[in-house]
Amino acid sequence: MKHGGSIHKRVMYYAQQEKEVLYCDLNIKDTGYTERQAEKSREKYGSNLISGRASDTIFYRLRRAFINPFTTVLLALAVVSFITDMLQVESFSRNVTASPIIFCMLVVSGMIRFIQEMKSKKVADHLVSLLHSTVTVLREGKWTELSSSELTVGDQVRIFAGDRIPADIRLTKTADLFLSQSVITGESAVLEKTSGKISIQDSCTYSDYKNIAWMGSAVMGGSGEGIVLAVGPDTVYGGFSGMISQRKNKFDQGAASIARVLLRFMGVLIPIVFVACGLTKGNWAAAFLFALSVAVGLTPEMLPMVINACLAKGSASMGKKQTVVKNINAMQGFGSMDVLCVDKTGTLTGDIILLEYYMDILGNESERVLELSYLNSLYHTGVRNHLDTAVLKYREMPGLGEQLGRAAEQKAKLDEIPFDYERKIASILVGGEENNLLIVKGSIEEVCRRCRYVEYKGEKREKKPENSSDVHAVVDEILEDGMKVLAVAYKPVKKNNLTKEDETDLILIGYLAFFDAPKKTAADAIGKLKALQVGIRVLTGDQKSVAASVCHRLGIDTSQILTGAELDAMSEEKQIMQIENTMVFAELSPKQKAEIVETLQANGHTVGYLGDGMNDLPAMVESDVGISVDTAAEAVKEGADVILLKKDLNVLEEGILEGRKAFSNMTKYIRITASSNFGNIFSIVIASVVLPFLPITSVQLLLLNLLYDTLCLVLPWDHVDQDACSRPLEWSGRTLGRFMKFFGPVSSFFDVITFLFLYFIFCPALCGGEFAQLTETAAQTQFIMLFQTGWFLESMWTQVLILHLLRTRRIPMLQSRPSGPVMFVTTVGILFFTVLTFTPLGKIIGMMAMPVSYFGFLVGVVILYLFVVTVAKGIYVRKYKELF
Ligand SMILES: Nc1ncnc2c1ncn2[C@@H]1O[C@H](COP(=O)(O)OP(=O)(O)OP(=O)(O)O)[C@@H](O)[C@H]1O
Ligand SMILES: [Mg+2]
Repeated sequence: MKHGGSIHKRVMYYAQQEKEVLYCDLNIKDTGYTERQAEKSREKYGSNLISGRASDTIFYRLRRAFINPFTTVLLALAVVSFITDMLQVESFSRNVTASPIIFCMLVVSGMIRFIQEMKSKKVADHLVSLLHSTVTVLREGKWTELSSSELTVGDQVRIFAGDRIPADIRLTKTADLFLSQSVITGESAVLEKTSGKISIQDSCTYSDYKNIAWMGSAVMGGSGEGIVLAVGPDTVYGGFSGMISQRKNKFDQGAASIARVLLRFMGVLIPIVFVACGLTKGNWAAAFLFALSVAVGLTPEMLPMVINACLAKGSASMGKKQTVVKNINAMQGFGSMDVLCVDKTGTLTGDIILLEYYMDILGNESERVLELSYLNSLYHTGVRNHLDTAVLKYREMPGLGEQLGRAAEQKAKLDEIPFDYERKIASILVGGEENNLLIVKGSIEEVCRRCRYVEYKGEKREKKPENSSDVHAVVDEILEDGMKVLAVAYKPVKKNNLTKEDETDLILIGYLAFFDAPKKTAADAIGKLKALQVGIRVLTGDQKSVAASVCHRLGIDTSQILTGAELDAMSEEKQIMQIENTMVFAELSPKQKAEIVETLQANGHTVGYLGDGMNDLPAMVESDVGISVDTAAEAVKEGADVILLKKDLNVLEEGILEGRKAFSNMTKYIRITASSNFGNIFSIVIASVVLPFLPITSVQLLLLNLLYDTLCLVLPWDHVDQDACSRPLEWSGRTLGRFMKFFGPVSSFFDVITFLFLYFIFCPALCGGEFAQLTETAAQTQFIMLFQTGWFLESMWTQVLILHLLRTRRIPMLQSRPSGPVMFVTTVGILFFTVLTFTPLGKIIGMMAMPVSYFGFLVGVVILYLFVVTVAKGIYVRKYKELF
């Protein structure tokens, strides 16, 4: 059982009152609320939204774009430089424009972030708008369909089988209303709800609230009406859902842990930079600002945004391929999913099921069996399913149709216990001349277990255990052909209503056999998924022999098939082993489906679950990526993370590829940034310890950071090599560390070469001597500016280059081209910042035009760098068999 949600006081109070009190207190008329009343109530009790969407306002996004560590440090720099400019009038001419420039950087970086965020939001909103659940509400005297988010306390709503309860509701009218509260209690049992008042003790569980329908519950059968008592976060479900979404946030957690690693790393090194600069340069204020800039420059502050953009981009491309991603955090699961659990009907077999045979217990065609099944299906108010639809199709048959119609006229419905996946049977009570008739249809085993007699040619006989093998002989043959078989039984009763105790001592009368053919495309799709290294597991509630037949024909390994009962009989250790090695599971209850998913996860798999039935819901919620289809019941769609517009494994294959692309771009960003930061901070520590001046000014550092961040923002739009998508992508900090330690020092090595060259050869040559020997301030200033510009250029060039080098396993440009936007931003970035050093603007931030000879050196360094990193990459890939 999950904890966290608490029952609202209002719900508790009105559960114990007659409904008239409720009508009176909330001023509800027979015509329901007026729009004005609803508006007022919404102001008073809030909206029916759960995800705490407050964080999604434009204002919030603006604030997040402009107020962050990066902009704060920039602002501090702007203020400090403005004050020093004012005070130090002699350097006024040189520095007066530094603060406006910093201010411009601030605006530019904020705008980039903001635009990016809005783009992601637009994509997410669009996708969510595709899937909006509606509710039937009484407003202004009319029953209307409204979006469930418009619901408010006091609204009168109607619910039907297959619906998901949209709020916490006090029921006022019920007709065989059965709910599954599995989303809240984790139990898959189905409960009947009523509309009378109840009395509550302290020990009451959610199930004891018989007249309350909890938000998020699924309507398994029947219908009802009720008054909304609590909406949005006030509901029990609202209290849970925060936790539910948190659970699916593995990637965010991973990303945060990486950020923490980097921050811890900086926490050690930044103080060293500060102290070293302070001691060697003597200016503690400048040292502090510099250390602060280093900290900001190296913080992976774009991390959340790049991740968001990657996910949004990925879900947008999936949207184009008939896959709607509802929960954007489930995208990571798509990238790393290595096991896909599927149900049978509709996924492996066709969407349309046909009733092929209706027969008595020895296999002869029997219209009486058809008639009883027809009544059962007709009066069944449970969630519509393929089997009932197939039975009802017979009313269109000439001749037979009229006969069935007459039977329905003569026998009216009295009561029912709808189908649920625990009992696996559906019971209907109809009126008759002498006796009322209980008609039961359902899984062979469950029906036969409840039968005491068999009927053959109108003759009732005691069912003997020794005869049961004969009975099965008839069915087994059909099952082996992959047909779905239901048993039909009946019993005359004298009552007018049903309880589960009535479902005993039944008379078995015959069977229904449905043709449920394997899909032609399924075998192909399974092959493709195999090629993508995603293992398929079939989890069905259907019979073992049917599952065996269908799976065998599709080329799924059926050498071992486990049934739910067999699993339950095993010890826990054995279960873990067996589940890992079995491809097909049959005769499962919804709970067992969820348990199998759980075990697979515990075995280290990232598990996807594709299903469309109410019985798939618990497993779907448990899995890393819950996938359903557009045609599934509302409650199931609500529980899924991803909705396929077509139930086809081929659609899923494309979705997985898109997911991996998005995932790959995210990993790329994290790895490259982490290793590049690692290298940079290393170089800066070395430089600030040994140099008598700062290796780079704060503003320059931040400018470099701005360029790199802008670059990273186009990464989500980068191409991904095909081989990078050929297997599930593992997300682990362990390999990140090794990546950082491998490539970071490589770039540090080239930084140090540049330092040495600038300090001992290049600058002395131009300034007329080594730094220590220079006495004039002007010459010293020139030396420093040359050095800083030199390093700025080298650092920028290599940082951009590393992006091109490490984004692919292959040779950049030649074997693997980046996408247009990446190419554009990198080229323009390099050009712009190189040209900047020649302009007056560059001068303002302490840079100067470098002589052409330096660019000669730079090109040499870059070529060498390119060569070394390529070799290093080769070694890395050979050693670890992967780059990302
Ligand atoms: N409408 C119904 N009336 C009576 N019995 C039913 C009905 N629907 C299903 N059953 C019984 O419940 C069993 C399990 O249902 P079902 O086959 O739909 O399970 P499932 O796990 O959804 O299967 P699949 O993997 O094919 O989707 C069936 O084999 C059948 O015996
Ligand atoms: Mg199903």
